[in-house]
Amino acid sequence: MRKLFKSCYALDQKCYEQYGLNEDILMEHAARGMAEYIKGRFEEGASVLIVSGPGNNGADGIVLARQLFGAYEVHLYMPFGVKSPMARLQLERVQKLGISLCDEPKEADVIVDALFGAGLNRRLDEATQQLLHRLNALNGFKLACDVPTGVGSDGRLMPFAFDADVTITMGALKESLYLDESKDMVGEIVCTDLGVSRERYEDQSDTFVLDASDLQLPIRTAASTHKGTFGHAAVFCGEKEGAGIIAGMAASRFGAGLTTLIVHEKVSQPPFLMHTTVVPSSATALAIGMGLGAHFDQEFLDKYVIKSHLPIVLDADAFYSKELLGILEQNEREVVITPHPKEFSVLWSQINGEEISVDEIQCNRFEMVRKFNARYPHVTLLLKGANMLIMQEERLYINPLGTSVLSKGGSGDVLSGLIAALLAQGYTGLEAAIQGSLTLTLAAQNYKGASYAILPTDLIDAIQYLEMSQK
Ligand SMILES: NC(=O)C1=CN([C@@H]2O[C@H](COP(=O)(O)OP(=O)(O)OC[C@H]3O[C@@H](n4cnc5c(N)ncnc54)[C@H](O)[C@@H]3O)[C@@H](O)[C@H]2O)[C@@H](O)CC1
Ligand SMILES: Nc1ncnc2c1ncn2[C@@H]1O[C@H](COP(=O)(O)OP(=O)(O)O)[C@@H](O)[C@H]1O
Repeated sequence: MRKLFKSCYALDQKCYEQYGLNEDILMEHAARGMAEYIKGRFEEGASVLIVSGPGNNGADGIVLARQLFGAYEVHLYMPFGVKSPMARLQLERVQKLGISLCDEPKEADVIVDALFGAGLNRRLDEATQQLLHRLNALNGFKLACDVPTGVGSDGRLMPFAFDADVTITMGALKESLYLDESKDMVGEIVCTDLGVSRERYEDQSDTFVLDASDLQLPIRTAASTHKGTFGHAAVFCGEKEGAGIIAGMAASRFGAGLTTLIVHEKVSQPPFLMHTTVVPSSATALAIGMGLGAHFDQEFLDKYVIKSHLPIVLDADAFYSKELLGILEQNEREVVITPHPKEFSVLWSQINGEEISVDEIQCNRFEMVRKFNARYPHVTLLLKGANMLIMQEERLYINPLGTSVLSKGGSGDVLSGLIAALLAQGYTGLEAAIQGSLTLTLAAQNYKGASYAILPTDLIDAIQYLEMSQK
């Protein structure tokens, strides 16, 4: 798990004021981070085109040119000249070294984008957009310095960006690199230090990026156990019974000792799942909403869901029910909600009476999750998307490990089942959401079939091998 920051400005200031460093030192290290990455992947003599802008992002690029010059074939292109004092100083230095500027961008083994970084404060003009189109059309390996040009400080594209294979980001990870909109642009994200260790550079943060190493599976260690030791997940099956069945299968696969489908009428469930028309007294967690429709009457929901004290996952159709959303007010209960952006828009309108479009939510994912959390801090919200956001009690976690393999009906039902299984086994809502989400995304990464071919049952099957892939 790594810390995430909205901006690194205050962290740079700490380096100057507390540690006695200066911009020159930080920049030297920023460039060293990029140089080391290039040296690790490309033989000496490879060609490197560095496109530098007028500010300090450009200055990082100029320093990189100096550090690589001699060992690599360096081409430095500076279409907008220099503006910042550091960029001017760095340019004077490379000129003394004998590096001359080239007139236009040209094909190279490595293309480095150091046009604009954290200082981008307005939409790119036509000339810059055209330049980016040219750079993106080049075949070389694409490396972005700090933040790909065109990704704004909130992660939105202005209006599009350098299409990086890797972003070497300076000092600490930034939120802008983790908005869904920028996910295709940033490529792999590598953080380099700026002359002090990451621990000393970073401050306190309430926002974290999850890693595969954060996965903690419900591995069974005790020997004297029985099925009751591992909880009982009760999954509601609604009008579209398949959704509940998928969630139930995932719950059973993820270790719930017993899983029961709560049904209105007989469903064709797999033999290892039980079904009843009432919630069993031994149930230890509930999951409701997947394919629910208007299947159960209000009296039934009131008795078995709303008045229950069991930990609960709310998904899908649950967000259309004002009565079920009353559960958000239940402070003493473990409540996990897993809306995708459209469902979040419905939820928001139900709880606030405020209409907010899916696009607005997607552009402001961090802000929306924080706003929800301010009102319901005890509820664990998992906002689905290319990067899932999970928040409870002012702590926000990002899971960037998902892939487009998951963009298929049923993936979310699997997730609800995974979370229900962990709640049934006694995990807190936050732990269940984090571990369920990690499990879903790592199972998807382990899937060996074609990117378009996965079925929810493949995901459920892949879960059984995660323990081995962890070793
Ligand atoms: N302490 C520091 O200042 C450090 C800075 N570093 C580097 O410096 C970068 C930040 O430098 P700056 O603050 O100078 O910012 P940038 O170099 O990202 O851009 C600032 C310049 O671009 C102009 N600009 C902004 N948006 C524009 C647009 N859409 N079209 C045209 N011009 C635009 C601004 O007016 C300004 O002149 C970081 O991303 C990082 O790469 C690192 O070297 C680490 C230390
Ligand atoms: N491109 C993607 N990258 C990463 N994760 C994705 C992507 N597309 C979908 N997912 C994940 O897959 C799941 C889909 O959930 P959802 O849309 O509710 O599916 P359903 O309701 O059909 O089961 C979510 O957890 C989401 O974060």
